[in-house]
Amino acid sequence: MGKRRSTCQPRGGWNRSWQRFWPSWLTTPSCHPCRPSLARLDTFETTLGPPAMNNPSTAQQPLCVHVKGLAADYDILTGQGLLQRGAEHIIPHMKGGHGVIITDENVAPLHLETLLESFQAHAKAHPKAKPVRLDVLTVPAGERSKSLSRYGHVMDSLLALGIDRRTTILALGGGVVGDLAGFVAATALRGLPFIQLPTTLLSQVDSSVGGKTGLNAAAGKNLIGAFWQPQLVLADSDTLATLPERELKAGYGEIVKSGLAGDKALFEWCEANGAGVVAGDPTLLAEAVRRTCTFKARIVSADEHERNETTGRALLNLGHTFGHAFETAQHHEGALLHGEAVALGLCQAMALAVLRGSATEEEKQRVTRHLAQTGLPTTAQELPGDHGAPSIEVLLHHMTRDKKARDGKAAFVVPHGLGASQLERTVTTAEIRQVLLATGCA
Ligand SMILES: NC(=O)c1ccc[n+]([C@@H]2O[C@H](COP(=O)([O-])OP(=O)(O)OC[C@H]3O[C@@H](n4cnc5c(N)ncnc54)[C@H](O)[C@@H]3O)[C@@H](O)[C@H]2O)c1
Ligand SMILES: O=C(O)C(=O)C[C@@H](O)[C@H](O)[C@H](O)COP(=O)(O)O
Ligand SMILES: [Zn+2]
Repeated sequence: MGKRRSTCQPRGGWNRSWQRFWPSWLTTPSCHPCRPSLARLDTFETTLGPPAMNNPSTAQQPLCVHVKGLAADYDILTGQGLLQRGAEHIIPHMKGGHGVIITDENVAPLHLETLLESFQAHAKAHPKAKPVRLDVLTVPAGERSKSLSRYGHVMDSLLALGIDRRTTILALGGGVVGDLAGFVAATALRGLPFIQLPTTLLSQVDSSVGGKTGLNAAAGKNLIGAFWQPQLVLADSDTLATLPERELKAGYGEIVKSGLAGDKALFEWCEANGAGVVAGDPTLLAEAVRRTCTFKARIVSADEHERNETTGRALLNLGHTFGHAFETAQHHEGALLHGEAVALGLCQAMALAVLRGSATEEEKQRVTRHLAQTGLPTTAQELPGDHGAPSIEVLLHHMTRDKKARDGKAAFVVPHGLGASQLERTVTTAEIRQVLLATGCA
């Protein structure tokens, strides 16, 4: 396993660190120095050729999960070395000879070179192939990049590249990059081909799959967005080796969510293996990604656009009416990670279920104990951030703005035991208050 970083802060100045990532094979790139208001842009050229999937020296077969739906019909490939062989997987999905990689300033120095070098290797192996031009737009790391202003900067930079409808957008990064780049892909020229290259545990098990893309608004989390399915998800497990431990744990929160929402065997697997997953065991991480993607692919394939009112895709929102309210109360600044907010939200959803008689106190304690053991917050007092726990009134307000709300009334995915759940619209304000009080809010 590679060296795990304890912080997400980029190391060194941008220009200095970036120069290391201009491999000698690149044709002279036109690099624009980082401008504060624009996404960073770099341009590379390589060649477009046939896939090298059958080359025995490079073909370590990845695991494949398929997503099916109306607009969705694509593979999720998971395994090691996928970025290293990125071009051979990506090129067959590129309609034209132009791709734009959208990434962030933490991920670029760690994993961009590997991806770019795969195009170089591919070009060398197919010297007569049509050239591929790759541009790179780099955004600041963190939740703040899921904003209308950052979207505007990225869109301006993208349009300035002279894109056309065959330009492929490649999201290299976590859920923030994926949601932002996906929304850019959905809206630029009314829709561009899109490929997800997730590099966090959260994005490999959840956000890269299913086509939800979007931005945060002052009024709430992900309130601006579109369903826009990728053509391919390439989840390289090697990238998880550089992920900070806190981010790994946050991603684990979504795995537990998936188990509780609709896959009891996954929840039980988590109880048995969660400690190893959050410790970064590569075999367990790979198994967690495979199991969770299989579950999500099934749910999304059956209800791609979240139309099923009670038992469809909405179940993936378990813990999110609570969690999103906490994130919104912290103004989406990223002090509280999404997966941490979800973990607290799961405890609150279990408390709500006990109150409404659909889960037992023992089941609630089982979930809370497991999340606490894996280092995730289970009460509002444990939440990171300078603002302290938000007030109950503020949280109640944000819950009524959630996308699932109707006529100003919040909706909640309520667990029914462990491994089953249902969207419910009859939860009273008194019940929510009681749950918030019991989990450390005032
Ligand atoms: N679209 C969906 O279905 C969906 C599902 C779940 C969550 N989300 C969204 O995803 C976002 C959270 O995603 P996230 O947890 O991936 O956060 P993120 O994208 O902010 O990534 C977390 C941090 O890790 C860094 N990072 C990424 N990959 C790395 C690597 N391999 N090594 C080292 N550092 C790395 C990033 O720069 C960032 O600082 C939230 O905005 C959430 O709303 C969307
Ligand atoms: O894919 C889905 O559907 C989910 O609900 C997955 C969630 O983990 C994710 O956080 C999603 O963005 C939340 O749903 P939203 O519709 O409120 O954005
Ligand atoms: Zn989520």
